[in-house]
Amino acid sequence: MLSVKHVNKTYSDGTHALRDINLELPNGMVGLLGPNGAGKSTLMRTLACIQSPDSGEMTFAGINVLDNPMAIRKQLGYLPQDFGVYPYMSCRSLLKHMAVLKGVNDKSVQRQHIDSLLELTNLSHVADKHVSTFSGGMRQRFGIAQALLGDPKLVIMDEPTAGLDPAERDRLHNLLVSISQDKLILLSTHIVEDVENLCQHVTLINSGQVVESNPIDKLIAPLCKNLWQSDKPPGDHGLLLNKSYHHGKPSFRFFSEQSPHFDAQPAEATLQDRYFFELAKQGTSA
Ligand SMILES: Nc1ncnc2c1ncn2[C@@H]1O[C@H](COP(=O)(O)OP(=O)(O)OP(=O)(O)O)[C@@H](O)[C@H]1O
Repeated sequence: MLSVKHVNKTYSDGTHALRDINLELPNGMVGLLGPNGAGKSTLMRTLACIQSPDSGEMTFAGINVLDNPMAIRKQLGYLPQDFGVYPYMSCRSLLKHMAVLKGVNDKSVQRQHIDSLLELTNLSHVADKHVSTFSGGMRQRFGIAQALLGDPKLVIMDEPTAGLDPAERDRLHNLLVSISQDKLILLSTHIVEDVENLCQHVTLINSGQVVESNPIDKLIAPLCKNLWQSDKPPGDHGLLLNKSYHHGKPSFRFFSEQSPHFDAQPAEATLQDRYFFELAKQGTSA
């Protein structure tokens, strides 16, 4: 269980990126959803002890994160949104180096652990290649492998599927689900479908504030029976959530407490609808 109480963060230019964040997150897969600039990366960096909040408290498994950053780092795996510069080292050597920093010192344990992570992330065949020569997708998989070093109990992943092709994305999903039993995996992504498929619990964040943090069924409950789909826009008869295309034809989804017009069909509410509902309420939807 991760507990966050009254966390605030203002950057030196005055941007108030986190505003009184309060969260209780259970073990398992947890999704963090919000539009660009909502504060997701700031929250993740703060939880990963990369930057400090201005105020507030965070505890994981009973350990105070701010008072014991070293103890938390031993339990933590972090995949940042951007790794920045990659050193001119082979994938295996870099993982060995990082394993030592994570406290995995025993040579045979280390070798087995790294071999299994290379296999899980489909990097065994390029283990001796320099990471700086990796493609975008290979770098992302390397990032995932390093985040899982030392079997962390809190895994924080900022956009883990960015740059992965569909097969690798499926592979990562299987991997995350298979390891999530005894961990808290906090996942931030713009792909709402991924969060809907993988996570039991979702935190919606916007403008640095938590909109709601709940199991998915509770999040979408307010939309049930009030969600409609049509090939025509709702006009004044509903709140337009989303216009998308199927085989080039437009499809509108909207919220209305009554049937908005004769050919609108009732639709089953999804997490994506709830996400667009929050944006539409604020007048920021597409
Ligand atoms: N180092 C920084 N200095 C000043 N402002 C920053 C800094 N980092 C982030 N911000 C600002 O803080 C706010 C939250 O940014 P953050 O990167 O946490 O959002 P995000 O939800 O991760 O966005 P995205 O989905 O686009 O990655 C934004 O207004 C951003 O411009």
